Amino acid sequence: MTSPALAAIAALPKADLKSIFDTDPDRLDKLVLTQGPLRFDWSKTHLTDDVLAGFLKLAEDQGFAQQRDALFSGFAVNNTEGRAAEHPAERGEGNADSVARAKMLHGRMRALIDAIEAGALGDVRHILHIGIGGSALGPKLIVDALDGDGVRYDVAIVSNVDGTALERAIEGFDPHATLIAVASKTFTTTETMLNAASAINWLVEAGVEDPYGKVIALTAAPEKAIEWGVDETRILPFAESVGGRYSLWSSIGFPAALALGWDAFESLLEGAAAMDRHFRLSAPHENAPLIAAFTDQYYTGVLGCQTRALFAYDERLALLPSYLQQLEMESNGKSVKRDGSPVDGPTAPITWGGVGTDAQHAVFQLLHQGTILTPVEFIASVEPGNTLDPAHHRALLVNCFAQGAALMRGKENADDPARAYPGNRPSTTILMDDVTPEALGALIAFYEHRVFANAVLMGINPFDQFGVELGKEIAKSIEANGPSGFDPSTMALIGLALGGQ
Ligand SMILES: O=P(O)(O)OC[C@H]1O[C@H](O)[C@H](O)[C@@H](O)[C@@H]1O
Repeated sequence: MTSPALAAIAALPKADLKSIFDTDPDRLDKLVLTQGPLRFDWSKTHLTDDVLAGFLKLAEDQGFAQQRDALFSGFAVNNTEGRAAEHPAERGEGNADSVARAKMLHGRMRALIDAIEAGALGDVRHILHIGIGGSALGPKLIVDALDGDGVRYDVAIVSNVDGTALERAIEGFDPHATLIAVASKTFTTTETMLNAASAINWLVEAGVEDPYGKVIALTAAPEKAIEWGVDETRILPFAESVGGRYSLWSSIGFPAALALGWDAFESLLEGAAAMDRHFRLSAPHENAPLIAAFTDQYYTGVLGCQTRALFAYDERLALLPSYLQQLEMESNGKSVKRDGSPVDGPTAPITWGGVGTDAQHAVFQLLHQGTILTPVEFIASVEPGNTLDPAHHRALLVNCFAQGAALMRGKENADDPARAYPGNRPSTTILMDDVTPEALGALIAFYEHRVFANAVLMGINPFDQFGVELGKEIAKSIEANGPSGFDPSTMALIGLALGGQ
């Protein structure tokens, strides 16, 4: 069952992308939007004037403008948990008190970074950041994307509870010159606390004099960090109203700010703030996150596409797909609306992807000739991230643009169906001027607001994630009570792999 507004859009004539520029020659003017360092091109999607009008009406019916105001004003938009979602305040946008608090906490983070640089924590050459989910994916993406030449430290970001991850990360690290950042909003997450304890043991075994003195805690629960043994002067708090998967702008971004330098971190925040202002102040018909959400709703809600794919045609953005998987799937993978009633149709599609050109030689077959329609997003940068022969970057971009054209255009082959391409397959292209801190900040903030815009259009709350709890509860119960009371399959697995525990 689909909402009446989506049903009306579904009843509109469907465009054929193969001839869409003939029937609608002004598409490029209508469907390309440049916002700061980012250029969005939706002209190769099925958005037509009528489809857009339908979605603009849906946005109005759903109270888009009011809900957007509520987000920026610090209202408790996360209704199931009764709290605000104040990631924009970290960038200086939103409720004045929250902005002031975020600035003060950033000041504290900067002071600690200056102290570390001045040698207050001894010789520091390696940063071991321990966190999981939102406390790992953001910093990991930023450090990987921007580390270029400027990095002064080796950074390892460990999330998996599998000891192999930690063991590999510290191989080659000198325990006497390693700073440990324990990143956890709640400071209770089992994986993180176990990894943090093992990291401390590693320092103890190496004879480091004051192991806890090498720990920085990044958390919204400072009292828990104190209990665990971190001195208050080395705790960098952030606000409870900043969601885990929206937290890279807060002290969770510490390893990025330390490794890349404060100026780079500040530029990241400024780029995101510019996107906040664009999202908050632009009219719906020229609002990048909202238009992107229209394409998402068209493909998932109207055409029933179950996945969406994004390919970064830039090695610096290799981790973007996994970052966006959490942002999109954990936010909008829901079955009930804000009021608890069941949703009218599909919610978030499965986000997946990889890097171009590698993915072309691995998964693009399905995109071109498979039976499952998958909207594709290409992300590329005009400037290269390397100093090699410009032929590399040229080939990268040529491939990216060729794929979008091929998906749209297709190719007939009356003699041999196996060699025919149906075409009419949609893609969006996001072209960045360069992968700078500012552009990356804007890009990530664009995705955050797109997730929010999608949630508004579907009437769901994107800021809770109760779906991740049940598995954790069961794991805790197995740890506490042993293997009893489960189904035969689970009991057999526990018996075989854990024995008598
Ligand atoms: O930062 P923490 O409290 O350790 O939480 C880490 C992560 O675990 C949770 O299970 C959630 O799914 C994530 O949204 C969160 O980012």
